[in-house]
Amino acid sequence: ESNIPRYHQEFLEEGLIGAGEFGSVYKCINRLDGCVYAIKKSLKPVAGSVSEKTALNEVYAHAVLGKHQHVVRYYSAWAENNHMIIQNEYCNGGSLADVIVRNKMEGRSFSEPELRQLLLHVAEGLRYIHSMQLVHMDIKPGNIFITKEKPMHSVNYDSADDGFDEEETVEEEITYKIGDLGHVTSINDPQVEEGDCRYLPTEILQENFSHLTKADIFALGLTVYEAGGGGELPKNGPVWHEIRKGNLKELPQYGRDFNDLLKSMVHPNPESRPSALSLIQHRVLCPVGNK
Ligand SMILES: Cn1cc(CCO)c2c3c(c(-c4ccccc4Cl)cc21)C(=O)NC3=O
Repeated sequence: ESNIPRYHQEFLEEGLIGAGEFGSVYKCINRLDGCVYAIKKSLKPVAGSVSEKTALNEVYAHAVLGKHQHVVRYYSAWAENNHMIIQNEYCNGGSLADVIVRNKMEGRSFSEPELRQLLLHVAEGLRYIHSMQLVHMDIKPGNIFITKEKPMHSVNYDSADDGFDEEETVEEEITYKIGDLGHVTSINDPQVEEGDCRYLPTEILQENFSHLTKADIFALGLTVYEAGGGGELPKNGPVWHEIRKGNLKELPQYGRDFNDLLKSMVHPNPESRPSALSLIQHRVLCPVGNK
């Protein structure tokens, strides 16, 4: 562990953006490059403990999962005055969990095209993670972060006015990114640390790790279902078991095909759930296919 106080030397701390038993996350500006980063500070785990494995898992996973537009980017990690510190890409749009809470308060919900975009982005991120022979194992709204970008200001030449007229309203581009790689493990040598039980499929509870990629698909299905207004997911009890039997409530504001796709993602048999790749190619998600 270095005893040089790198954190305060290299970063200006703007504010706390999250806190939990995992540690605290701050929005920071790097004094050198002027860019904003999300930095998580957690107590340095006891050497050899499970939490040390998780902490190292997270850094190993980020190191392997270099750059992908649907996976939160990792920049650096170090130990400092008894803390583990990880510096990640800052996503300026909050998490999907924040959006679900706000939608509930405002009585709003995702349109079907918006829900399809969410499903497609996260499926793209999962396809990449699975292609690296890794699985995430904690997909849920709180671990999906949002980046909102206004496209570079485009002015177009409008001959009618003989001059440049500015675009009136420029829609923000939304990108969903998979974050929190603390539960990532290898498909081939799985050391499964169970994720949030609200999104956990039965086979994982039964320690059947033969189709780990489909556990991510199951969790993604429930994540999209919740974003679509399916309501708060239970941690246990009769409704928890109903869902694990494949009985998902219809989401009336979305089409039959979309509801059927979500049902297939939470199928009790992991082999019957679509892979991330087949999701991306699914006609319900391919905008072209919908014409
Ligand atoms: C609570 N919280 C809020 C945010 C900002 C969303 O607008 C956030 C981020 C991250 C993380 C994060 C999660 C897990 C591990 C490390 C980090 Cl930095 C946590 C975040 C992260 O890696 N990138 C973030 O933007």
